[in-house]
Amino acid sequence: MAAKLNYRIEVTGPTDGRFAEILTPAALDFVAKLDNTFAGRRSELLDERRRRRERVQSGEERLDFLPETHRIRTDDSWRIAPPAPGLEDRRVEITGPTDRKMTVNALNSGAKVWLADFEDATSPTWHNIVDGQLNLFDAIRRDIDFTTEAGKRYTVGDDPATIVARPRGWHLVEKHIRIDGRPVSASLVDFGLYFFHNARQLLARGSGPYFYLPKLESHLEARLWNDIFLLAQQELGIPRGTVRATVLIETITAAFEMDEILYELREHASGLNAGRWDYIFSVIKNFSAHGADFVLPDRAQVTMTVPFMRAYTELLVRTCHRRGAHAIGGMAAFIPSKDPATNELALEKVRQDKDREAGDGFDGSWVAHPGLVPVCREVFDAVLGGWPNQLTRLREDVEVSAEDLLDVASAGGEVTEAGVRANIDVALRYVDSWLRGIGAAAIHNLMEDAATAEIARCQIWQWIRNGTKLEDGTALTRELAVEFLDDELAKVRADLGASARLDDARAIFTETALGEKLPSFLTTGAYARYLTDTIR
Ligand SMILES: CC(=O)SCCNC(=O)CCNC(=O)[C@H](O)C(C)(C)COP(=O)(O)OP(=O)(O)OC[C@H]1O[C@@H](n2cnc3c(N)ncnc32)[C@H](O)[C@@H]1OP(=O)(O)O
Ligand SMILES: O=CC(=O)O
Ligand SMILES: [Mg+2]
Repeated sequence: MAAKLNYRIEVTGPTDGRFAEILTPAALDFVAKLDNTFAGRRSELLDERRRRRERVQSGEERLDFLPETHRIRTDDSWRIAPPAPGLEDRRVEITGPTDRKMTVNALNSGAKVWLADFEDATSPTWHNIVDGQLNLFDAIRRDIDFTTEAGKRYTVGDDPATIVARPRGWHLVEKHIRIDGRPVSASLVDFGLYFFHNARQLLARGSGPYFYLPKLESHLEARLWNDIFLLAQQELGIPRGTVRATVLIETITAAFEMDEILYELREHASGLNAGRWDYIFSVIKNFSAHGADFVLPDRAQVTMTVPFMRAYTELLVRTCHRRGAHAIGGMAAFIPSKDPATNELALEKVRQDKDREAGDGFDGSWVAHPGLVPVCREVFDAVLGGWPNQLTRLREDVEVSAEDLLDVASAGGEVTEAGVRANIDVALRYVDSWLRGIGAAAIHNLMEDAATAEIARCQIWQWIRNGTKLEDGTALTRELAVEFLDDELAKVRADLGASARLDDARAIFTETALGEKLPSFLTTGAYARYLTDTIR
């Protein structure tokens, strides 16, 4: 570790009990060093995100493949690093929050990889963030077994999934850690603490420090991550090229820069993932005021087979395999149910989704629940045969133009009153859950998380903004949306009871779906206002 720099580190959240094992002076120093080196670039890139979105929203810029990186896209000679130990075969990946029980269950789920999530599936309370780090710390050291008060034993088995941690995105801060009075980037906190405590342990155990990188909007953000990896490896004396990162292509702007993102990270890259929910959110957000051709129908009708979504996923597979990178599929929202008929339908829906992905050349895919691991495995086993992946399927037949990626109208479909009400209902229920510290929730038999909630509130904003007509010809106005909101709120209140945080959920919904301007993220304002260190 380099000599201590001259900065003031304050931790304003609780540090008692075992939290002190994570928040050690050396670990905080490491985070502070990352922050000190990279905070300026992060904030410039966030400014550039904002400027670019304004240009796209106003029609001044039409998204396209970048002329200045043409050489990188057309140069056939470069490849990313070979797969690291534990990441050769990624046919089934389970995702989920990092609480203790879910950690053990995910490791034992039979999936090849566990995406240990500090992003979409985690409500970033101080407790969740530090406790999550602690659970990962223990899991990596195989010291996480426990027994519940009811006597149920949780113990990690012999063939646990490879851990790939997903830090929070660049847009978020961790306000419980301040350096020279400023809250630190949440990405650097999650990455830094995990890397500092675990990188050497993971290497000693034949694995490595592996990451999923969420919500990137450009290759320059990938370059920033690469520089962070270089510094982190150097600081801990770990060989350059040890880190592996899988980047989520989940913004419309990143879809135009897949090659460039892999190129920036090439020493540390291991693949791209088709993060469909944030991708849909990003499409709505960027084109929210672009008129009827960019208005998406009811969420349930925006499937992965509508042409503009298919174009994005096929381009992802083609780009990855040309560069030796794994292409990982996304999350079907259907989850197992105790009702046999609903369960059968959910399994069938997931099977169809994984069938499409495996057929298109993906090397593996995501599931949200241990009960879905077998179906995903079966589908990929059938396609992969004895191989660990299908990197050799180059998909040279795929040709995707900027027009294909931007052909939002190809989704077709309609906006219905039921669809509007469903978005309001899900947004209220999800935000209530998030405010109570639960970042992924089963709502009406679907997995909902931060990304799907963003879609719900953004669609309402877009439909109002465009005066979108419902099935009976009525235009959705703000007044009508408020009427539906009052109605749905009453129903949700009757269902969830008095302990729910529905007044706060209503306030957040009103601000992020019904305001004059469309806020970039639901979570940033809600975090600053509501997720204080008192929430455990
Ligand atoms: C857009 C995106 O980014 S997708 C990725 C982010 N989203 C996610 O990761 C969602 C992950 N999934 C989940 O959080 C959960 O599956 C939910 C909230 C959707 C449903 O959870 P529950 O209602 O608890 O499901 P259910 O009651 O059927 O769980 C049964 C068991 O499976 C476990 N389980 C369920 N999902 C998971 C998971 N993803 N990882 C590990 N264990 C899990 C539960 O802990 C429970 O364990 P137990 O029997 O020991 O008590
Ligand atoms: O992170 C995944 C997504 O779909 O969003
Ligand atoms: Mg996402």
